[in-house]
Amino acid sequence: MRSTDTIFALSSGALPSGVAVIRLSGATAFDICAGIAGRVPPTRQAQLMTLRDAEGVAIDQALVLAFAGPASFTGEDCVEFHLHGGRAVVRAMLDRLAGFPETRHAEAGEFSRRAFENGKLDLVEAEGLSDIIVAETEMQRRLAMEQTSGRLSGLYERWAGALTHARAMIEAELDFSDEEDVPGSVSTSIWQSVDGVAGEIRAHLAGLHTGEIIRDGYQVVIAGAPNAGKSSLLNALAKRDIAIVTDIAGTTRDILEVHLDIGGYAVRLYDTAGLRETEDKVEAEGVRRARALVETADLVLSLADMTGGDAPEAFPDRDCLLVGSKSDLSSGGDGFDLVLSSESGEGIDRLIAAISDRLSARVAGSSLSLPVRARQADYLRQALAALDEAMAARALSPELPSESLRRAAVALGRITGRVDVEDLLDVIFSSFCVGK
Ligand SMILES: Nc1nc2c(ncn2[C@@H]2O[C@H](COP(=O)(O)OP(=O)(O)OP(=O)(O)O)[C@@H](O)[C@H]2O)c(=O)[nH]1
Ligand SMILES: [K+]
Ligand SMILES: [Mg+2]
Repeated sequence: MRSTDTIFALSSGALPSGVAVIRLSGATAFDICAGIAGRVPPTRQAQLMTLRDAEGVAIDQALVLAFAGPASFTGEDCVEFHLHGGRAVVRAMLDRLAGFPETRHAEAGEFSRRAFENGKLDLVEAEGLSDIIVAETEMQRRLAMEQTSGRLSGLYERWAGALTHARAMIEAELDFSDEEDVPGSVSTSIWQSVDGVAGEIRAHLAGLHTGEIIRDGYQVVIAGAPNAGKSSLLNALAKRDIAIVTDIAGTTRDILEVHLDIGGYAVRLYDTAGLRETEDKVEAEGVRRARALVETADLVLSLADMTGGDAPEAFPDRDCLLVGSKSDLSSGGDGFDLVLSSESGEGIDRLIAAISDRLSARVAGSSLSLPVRARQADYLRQALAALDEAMAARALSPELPSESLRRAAVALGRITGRVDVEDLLDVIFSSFCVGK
């Protein structure tokens, strides 16, 4: 495997499709294009060309687009072939491309990795790009756009720049501290700016869970006694028959998950085993898992069957909605936030609105400049710890804070990949799609 090979992959989606885009990138991309299409079209101008196999037999008629490096996605010479999206067409073209020397199929994320290595994207932008591709809801898309747009990277670079400046000023003060004409107040304003950066990083980090809720989904767990109607509710909200429903208490054991889009936000809804003491080993394990999941839920729907007069279980330290079920069979409702029937559909819209309200309250007022990945948060925490050290050491010695400031700036630089992150690249880019 060589990083100088010319690489290719199907970059568009599942086949068959109206059009399939095969992307080619590397030093020999234009030679290969000339070999297959007869010539290279003028760069950045789509031309309809006949693509031929090694014997000169036509494979397909395709739009061909050439981008000369460095003005391309990867920074290398790139060619896009927009073929008809038939499986045999695409296979014939991929086989044809593989037949050229030093050419191979791209690995997951390899186009983006080359773009990163050639300075076309930083790591935050690259991660945002990978999030755009998997975004399913409007808010996931907007969050990903915030990252690919460079706005988030700009924030990290501004902080790193301020810290580097502060360090330079502190070192200058050290060098000139014997001389009379260095104003002592420089140091005061510098430390104010360091403190300001630390405050901004702290506030930014506080948005991590909001970022995770938007990117990974708001976790809503349906919990309650056996036969409360949890699985029926999951099916009603998903509008699909996903969970097994019977009148036997203890039907559900495993955790079931569905993805919903509520008001543009990704919601992960979970059905769980009915909560009760039981001798049954399998069911007891289900109950244990249900309780563990409740512990991490953003919102618990605590469900109770109103026909039996059951009270819903309260989960004191969790955001919780008390929901009365089977309203088609009972006219009760005291002690519940809302009542519904999965059978008749009554109250389901009210529940969706209530989930939406809780979710909005949770993310309300937040900008989309949020950390969304553990990787980003780890470096932010490192930077913050180094800044705290710098500020604590300020009174002790003039040299110590400078080193801590350097480490803080390095930690910030690693978020965007401006500072060496070689060891991380395999991990980051291998999670991308092939063809991206
Ligand atoms: N009439 C009526 N029956 C319901 C409603 N919701 C659930 N049921 C019935 O109640 C019984 C239990 O429903 P499930 O959805 O399996 O309840 P559960 O809470 O998932 O039960 P476990 O998985 O055993 O804990 C089934 O017979 C359902 O048909 C409802 O809104 N109205
Ligand atoms: K049941
Ligand atoms: Mg169930």
